[in-house]
Amino acid sequence: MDQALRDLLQRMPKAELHIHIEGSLEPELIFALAERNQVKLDYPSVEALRRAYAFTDLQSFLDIYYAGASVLLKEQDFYDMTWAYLQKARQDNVRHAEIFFDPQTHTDRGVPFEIAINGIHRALQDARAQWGMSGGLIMCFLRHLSEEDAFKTLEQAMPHLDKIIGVGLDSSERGHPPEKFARVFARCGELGLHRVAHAGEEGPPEYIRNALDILKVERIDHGVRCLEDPALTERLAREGMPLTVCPLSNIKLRVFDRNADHNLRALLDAGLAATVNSDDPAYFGGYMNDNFIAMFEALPLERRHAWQLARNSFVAAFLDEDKKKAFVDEVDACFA
Ligand code: HPA
Ligand SMILES: [Zn+2]
Repeated sequence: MDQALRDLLQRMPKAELHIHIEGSLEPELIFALAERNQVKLDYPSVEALRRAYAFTDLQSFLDIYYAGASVLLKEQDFYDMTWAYLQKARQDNVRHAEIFFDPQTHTDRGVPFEIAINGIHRALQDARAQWGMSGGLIMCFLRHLSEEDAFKTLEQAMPHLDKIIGVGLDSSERGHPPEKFARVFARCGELGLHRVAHAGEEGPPEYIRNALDILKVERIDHGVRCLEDPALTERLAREGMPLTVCPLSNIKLRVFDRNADHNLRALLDAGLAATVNSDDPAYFGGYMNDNFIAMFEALPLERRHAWQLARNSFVAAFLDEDKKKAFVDEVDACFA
């Protein structure tokens, strides 16, 4: 890739729409928080922990990811984690970030819902006040738990709905299809929350279809397996349904073997509204621009694709039309 394209990838304005904030917890911060909170870790050092990041599939990652989150106890811990992510995002010229968090990962350990949400929300407010970075919080339900548990989580969220723009569905995909959460997503729709779901990362195209038809989602998180089903691909393209693709995640979790095998270019060629995102950057080897650069180095992607991806990220964001247009104009100006 030439230097001009690399510079453009770095400096183009972009939105991040698929980042699990607990997945931004770097090993150094895990150790610092463990010490601050007197939490015992199963790993003797930062290096030993990093060495354990050799994943074979989604579940092998989730086991370590939930263990890493065990050091988060106080509101300040959630603030520090989020602030560290926002600083990285700012360096990558992320102008708007829609951040997932997993309340059940914390409430199930006895950490109150409000401790987690207030710490994360305060960091987002500070980024807005200090840098003009915009953002929002998307509360994810853990799909390996029951729909009843999801309803309990929604109940806890009720006093905080002003801090949440939407709900999502994450954790172990296979065996936990979207329809398991039909009723809780319907309720979230009545509450005026945006709806997204992980689908078609490890799960089959049918999960993507059911996320659309049953959960009424407005974006598909990952969705890369859609290409196995031409009729579904055609539908996603026709509806302009955004896919929040996470390239380095897909490589680390063995959805594709190598960067050069990723289907990002094929998704764009199929007319899909793909975006690039980091998923769990502390675990998968990179933040936003690392993901862009890895794909542009490995695949036949050009300047026009960078423009398309930056544009798609704002079009797919949960922003009002005026704000979207202002960001899209900024993207166009960057490529003029
Ligand atoms: O990539 C992911 N997939 C499903 N659940 C997750 N929770 C954090 N990251 C992920
Ligand atoms: Zn994800």
